[in-house]
Amino acid sequence: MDSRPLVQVRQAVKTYGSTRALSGVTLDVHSGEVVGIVGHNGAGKSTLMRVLSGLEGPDSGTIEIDGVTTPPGSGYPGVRMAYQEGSLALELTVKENIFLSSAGWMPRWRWHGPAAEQAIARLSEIFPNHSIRPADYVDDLPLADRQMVEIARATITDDLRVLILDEPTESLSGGAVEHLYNYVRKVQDAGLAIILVSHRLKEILSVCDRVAVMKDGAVVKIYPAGDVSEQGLFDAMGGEVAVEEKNDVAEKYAFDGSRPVTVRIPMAMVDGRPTEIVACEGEVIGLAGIAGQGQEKVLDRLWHRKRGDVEVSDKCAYVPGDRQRSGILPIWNVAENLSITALSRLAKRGIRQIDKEKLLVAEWVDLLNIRGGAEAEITGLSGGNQQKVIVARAFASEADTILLDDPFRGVDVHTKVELYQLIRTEAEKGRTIIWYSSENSEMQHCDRAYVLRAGRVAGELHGAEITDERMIAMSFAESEELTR
Ligand SMILES: Nc1ncnc2c1ncn2[C@@H]1O[C@H](COP(=O)(O)OP(=O)(O)OP(=O)(O)O)[C@@H](O)[C@H]1O
Repeated sequence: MDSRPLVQVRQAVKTYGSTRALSGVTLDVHSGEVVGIVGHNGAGKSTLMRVLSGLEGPDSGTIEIDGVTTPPGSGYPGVRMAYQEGSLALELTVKENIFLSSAGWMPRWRWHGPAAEQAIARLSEIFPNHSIRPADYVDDLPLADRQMVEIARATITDDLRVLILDEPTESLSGGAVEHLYNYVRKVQDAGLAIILVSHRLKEILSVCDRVAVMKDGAVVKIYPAGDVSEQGLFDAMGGEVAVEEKNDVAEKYAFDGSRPVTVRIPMAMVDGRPTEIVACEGEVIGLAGIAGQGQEKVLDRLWHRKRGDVEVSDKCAYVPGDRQRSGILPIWNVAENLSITALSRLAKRGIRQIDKEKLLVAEWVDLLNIRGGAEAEITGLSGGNQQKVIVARAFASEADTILLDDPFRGVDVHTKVELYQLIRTEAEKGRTIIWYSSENSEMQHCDRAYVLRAGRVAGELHGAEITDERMIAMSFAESEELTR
């Protein structure tokens, strides 16, 4: 490792209005090193990354990257970032996006061919199993594919020295995560400095050389990855809740099947037998399996009810994981975003009850620790805090069925534990929860889980049976129909 750090941050401060997003960060990153950044939602991680990429300058303090202290307009030379919220133009194709971010060195004429070649070469290098085509419109791609393009785009440049990955795996499936980290190790060996921001502490500990813990806008601890455990990181972030034991919840609440059916979705035949997904009042049902096997289509059928072939209550609420496209209402503040679904329930003879609305918002802001508060502009919130508002909006409604489409992307570990408990409490009140998660381990909080494969039901697991091993085994089941 070089003795002189490639990246040197000293006492960096950044404020937005009255919010002190960075309150004096000091950090070094060396060439050939992977440094992890962890911390609660709103701790300042993305702000630090934006400052490091030169997208925004600090109010005070210094940043030096590869000897450069004042970046030119395009940011620090050699520093590229894959953004948490995605930076791709949705209405353009994959190759057009690649061209736009490589305009400095890509030919200005006849660039379609080179841009397409670069896109495919890099996507295939990082994610060998991808099925993305250069002419695909980004808006038509599933979230996981968009994330892959975002990552590939960041690495396509001729002078990469520092690669910043801001929550890169939140929407990737297990296989793609593994491929990404293989690529990270490869470029690390080639001498790049990599900064990895993630809430997935296991991934951080397995990939990084050192881990920096951020709290309230500062780096409060830095550990060699081999010297700290998940619990240690959790504690350093300022944790109050212990990491939950696997299967704890599912075993405690094993379902007896005596309650009324509230949701029924006919599914395709498997081995000559009709199959369906059924949920009862008070049940938490998981839609498991490898990402992209039809789980989101099931939620879409329940939410839009276009074909009239599903049974589900009209009082349905939906929590999207893709908050940029279908989640936040950007011109409204937190309170308005949160209470919109509850207005009619809280109104009295058609007249809004402002006090009740305020109380409801205050309760949710407090319960989920939404940093920024009720009056903040939603777009000024950190990614994880925006996601909490969308979750709160669904649970604050009067819906009796809640559809969760990978809802906790970017939410920090402590809040996730609170949310798992919330789901359980709401189910006990009689709500039905249908939950898709790209994180297999989350399915262990369900009463039952249907494992989907190629749009079909490959199997059903109950309570303590919902383990990683069983879900993976079912995902690769050798049923003739499923392997076709
Ligand atoms: N453009 C902005 N305008 C106003 N406030 C902002 C802006 N960007 C960030 N903030 C505030 O700065 C603080 C730090 O936000 P940041 O996005 O850096 O957190 P984070 O650690 O990345 O969180 P997450 O884990 O949720 O992504 C938050 O309180 C956030 O509301």
